Amino acid sequence: MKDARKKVGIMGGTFDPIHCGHLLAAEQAREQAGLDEVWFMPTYIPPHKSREGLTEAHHRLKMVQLAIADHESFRVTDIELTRKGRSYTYDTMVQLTEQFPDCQFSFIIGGDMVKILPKWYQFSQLIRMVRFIGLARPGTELERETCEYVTFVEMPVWDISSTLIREKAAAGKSIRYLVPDAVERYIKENRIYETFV
Ligand SMILES: Nc1ncnc2c1ncn2[C@@H]1O[C@H](COP(=O)(O)OP(=O)(O)OP(=O)(O)O)[C@@H](O)[C@H]1O
Ligand SMILES: O=C(O)c1ccc[n+]([C@@H]2O[C@H](COP(=O)([O-])O)[C@@H](O)[C@H]2O)c1
Repeated sequence: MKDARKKVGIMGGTFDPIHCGHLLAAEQAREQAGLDEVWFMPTYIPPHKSREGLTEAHHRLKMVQLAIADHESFRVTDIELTRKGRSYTYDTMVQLTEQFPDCQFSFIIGGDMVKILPKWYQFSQLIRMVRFIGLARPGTELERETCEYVTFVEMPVWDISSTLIREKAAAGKSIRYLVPDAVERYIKENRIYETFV
């Protein structure tokens, strides 16, 4: 029998700031994996990253809201920001599956992340609860064959990161087309990345 639940892909990230690579990835995952919606989910404290000077949560959330405003199937959830503490995906997925029984969740991750997935908190329970959608370079056959809990979708490689955006913004260089216009304006108006951290 066909599963009637809504297919939702969660795109988790620090989003400091959200950039066009995230949006491209989410859109490719949405289409290729046949998702009804993608929910962007900013982390409160990223589990495996220690970065001094993480931008305040309300700014990171606002930039995500601005970036996705014109996409009819993109949403944002502040579940991890509200919960606070370290944002372990397992804890979040337990909460989300309880709160939204009419949704079938998968979790979208960059291809580079697939290797370190087994190190994630409560990994064996997590993969029983949620499928992963891995963004792979076209032609990465090896990964496809070796990972039973990840469905790979192809994504044109775009070497852009939030670190690059922070670096450029702090140096007064252009970030146009690397982030959506509204995000660029927000960064300037609120003087968010004036020093590089
Ligand atoms: N250019 C990109 N193409 C595809 N996926 C990406 C890209 N940049 C980030 N991602 C993926 O988006 C998710 C969230 O990433 P995150 O918010 O940490 O951004 P980031 O650009 O990697 O940040 P930072 O440079 O601060 O480490 C991760 O799964 C990551 O692998
Ligand atoms: O739960 C974990 O152990 C875990 C370890 C590393 C990353 N994650 C999640 O993966 C998403 C992307 O992480 P990051 O560090 O690239 O921003 C984000 O939602 C994190 O909470 C989760």
